[in-house]
This record gives sequence, structure tokens and C-alpha cells, in this order.
Amino acid sequence: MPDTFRELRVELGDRSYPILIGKGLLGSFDLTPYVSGRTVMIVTNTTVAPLYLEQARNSFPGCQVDEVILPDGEAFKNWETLNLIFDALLKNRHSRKTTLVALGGGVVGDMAGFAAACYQRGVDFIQIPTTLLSQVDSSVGGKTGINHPLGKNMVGAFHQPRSVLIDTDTLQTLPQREISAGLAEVIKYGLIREPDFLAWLEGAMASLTSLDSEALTEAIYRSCVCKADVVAQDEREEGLRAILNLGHTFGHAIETHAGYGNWLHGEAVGAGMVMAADLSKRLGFITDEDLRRVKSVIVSAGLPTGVPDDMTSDHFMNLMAVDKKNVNGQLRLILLRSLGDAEVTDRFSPDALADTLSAFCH
Ligand SMILES: NC(=O)c1ccc[n+]([C@@H]2O[C@H](COP(=O)([O-])OP(=O)(O)OC[C@H]3O[C@@H](n4cnc5c(N)ncnc54)[C@H](O)[C@@H]3O)[C@@H](O)[C@H]2O)c1
Ligand SMILES: O=C(O)C(=O)C[C@@H](O)[C@H](O)[C@H](O)COP(=O)(O)O
Ligand SMILES: [Zn+2]
Repeated sequence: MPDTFRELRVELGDRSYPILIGKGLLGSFDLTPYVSGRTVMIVTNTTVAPLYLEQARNSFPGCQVDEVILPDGEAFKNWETLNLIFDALLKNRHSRKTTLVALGGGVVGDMAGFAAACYQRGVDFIQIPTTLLSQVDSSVGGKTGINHPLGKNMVGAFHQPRSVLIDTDTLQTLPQREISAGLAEVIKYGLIREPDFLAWLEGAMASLTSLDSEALTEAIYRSCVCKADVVAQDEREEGLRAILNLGHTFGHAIETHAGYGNWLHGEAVGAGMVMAADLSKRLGFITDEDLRRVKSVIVSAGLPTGVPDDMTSDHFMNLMAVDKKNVNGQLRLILLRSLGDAEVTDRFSPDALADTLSAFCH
């Protein structure tokens, strides 16, 4: 067992769980204390399996370890792929005491978690996130699910993992574009709640994009602390948790419009956060200088600040009409009150929103 790793907890009463962060944990950290029976089903994909599956198996000594290897990509986050997990569980006669293990990025994590929430009405699962985005965000908090062609993450469940194991070494094989995508969610924490972290990120961005291990570990740790605290206060998004959706109302519209291809989730969220900041400025919440800072940190992370060429204001309005935060048909958005302070609100003028959309759409 490696002796240097950082640990924090998501405090949810009897469903509390640890997040373990460090180098070289995969395969050497014994995860059997988080396995209720003796069977494990590792859910991974065609890209991650050749890189990390054998190592992951070593984290479950003494267990029967089966695997299911899914096709790779956001476009496969759907019913058909989810069914492959149930097929594998039944073919291998996994019972209610089995533990699913998500080994991969957020797509694998969301699907494995949803399968765990549903299989035989609910079994345990463990998150082993291998992308920056999944290490700082999707592996923590228990949102699981799949996409629908008409809306992102529209079918799912809240189901918390038993533990989260983050091996920061896995980031060394991640393409640069995926590092940038992960940084969008990291920046999000700075913008919604952590002004000091935002300032730190502005200074550390070059180290982060060049995969400096110390800087990445710090960013992952601080992101997980922020997410764990928000989730502990509002597990089911009845209030506060919605701030984790900064940029997502616009971003999800972009992803759905793009057919869950071309645009990565983090890229869409990056552009969406600039749009949310633009609207916040039009409403007089933040200053021109604040908006400049938001754009600048997004650009420095290698993320887009514009929207797809073929997207119109009507596309946005139609896609945002099914957003899960809406109440009685009223759009609710996460806006910035200042850099480091966000709120969910339906109190914005439709004209200001229309102005933001026209400023971004062609
Ligand atoms: N549940 C939540 O709270 C939550 C939060 C944020 C995002 N999400 C969801 O997460 C998804 C995005 O996750 P993502 O950005 O991890 O994308 P992803 O899961 O598609 O992974 C990105 C790519 O990296 C590959 N990959 C994974 N690990 C690798 C490694 N170590 N080395 C090389 N390649 C590797 C994957 O196979 C994939 O091709 C979206 O579906 C989004 O909706 C969920
Ligand atoms: O954990 C949350 O809560 C989030 O909103 C985190 C987001 O980064 C993530 O993309 C999440 O999947 C969005 O959830 P949704 O409910 O808006 O689909
Ligand atoms: Zn997100």
C-alpha cells in the first residue's frame, strides 16, 4: 500500500465515503474493504482497458473479478451501452452482493454508477476515475445516468459510490484536449465558491496544462474538497448543489445540439461559463474586468469561448427549455454575483439573455 496519499471524505451519514488521491495507487491500493461480497465487475472501455485494466484487477485481491469493455465515447452514453453492463452481470451470475467498479472517465463512471443503481434494484459501486474531469468532478457526488437524443443526462439516478480511488499517474496518458476539458470543471469551482483557488489557478495554469504532477494533485484535491462540501450540504440538488451547474445550461445545449460528438463536455462547459459570465455582466452583477478574467482563464486552459458555428439563439432556447433545473417552465440559470460567488436564479430579464445569445450566435 503506498504510504503517501491524501484522503478526504464525502460526509453523508451512513453513506459517507472516502476519496483517496495519490500517485501509483491503482493496483497497489487494496480496495477489498469497500467490496461487500467477493465478486467485482470492472466496467471500462476500449481505450482504458489496454492501459489500466490489469493494474485495476490487482486492487481486488481474493475477489472474482470480471470485466465488461464498453465502446468509447459520449455518443455511447445510452441505453444500448448500459444494457451491455446488465448482460455481463447476468451472464456471469452476479448477485446483489456484487460491486461494480467504474474504471475510466466520466462517461464510464456515469454509466457504471447508473447500472449499479438499477441492477437488482441497487448494488454497490466504486469509482476509479482516470481523466482529469472525472477525478475532479464526476466520480464524486453520486449523479449517474445516460443521455437522451433530446437532452443531456436526462435519465439517471442519485447513487453514491462506496469509495473513490484517484491515481494521478493515469493523467500522464491523457490527451491534451482532455486535460483542457477537465480544467473547465476545475475553473468552475474557483468561479462559484473559491476566489483564492481561482487566483491560484490563474498563476498555475501553465504548470497544469504541462501536466506538472504537484500542481495537478493540488488542483484535484482542492476541487474534490469543494465538491464534497457542496454535496454533503445538498445531496439531491434541492438548492445549493445547483451552483455546480455553472455554464452547464448553455453547455448541455451545445452538447445535445452537437449530437454528443465533436464537443467534449468540458469544452461545452468552458464556453457555457463564458456565456453565463457575459449575462452576469449585462445584469450588472460582475464588472468588465471580471468578465475579462473569466475569458482569460478559460483561454489559458485551452478551452473554446465561442459556440458552434451553426447554433442559433432559437437552438439554445429550445434545448434549454428541457433543462432539469427549470421549474414550471421557467428557465433557471447559475449566474455570478462576483468571481467566487454564484447563485441559481430565474430573476434575469429575457432581453438580457437574448442579448447574450445574439452576442455568441452567428
Ligand atoms: N456525474 C457527474 O457529476 C458528472 C460531472 C461532470 C461530468 N459528467 C459527465 O462525464 C462525462 C465526461 O467525462 P470525461 O471528460 O472523463 O470524458 P470521457 O469519459 O469520454 O473520457 C474522455 C476520453 O479519455 C479516454 N480516457 C480515459 N482515461 C484515460 C487515460 N487515463 N488515458 C488516456 N485516455 C483516457 C476515454 O476513453 C475517452 O476517450 C460527460 O458525460 C459528463 O456529462 C458527470
Ligand atoms: O455534481 C453536480 O451536481 C454537477 O452538476 C456536476 C456537473 O459538472 C456535471 O456535468 C453533472 O453531470 C451535471 O448534472 P445535470 O444534473 O445537470 O445533468
Ligand atoms: Zn459538468
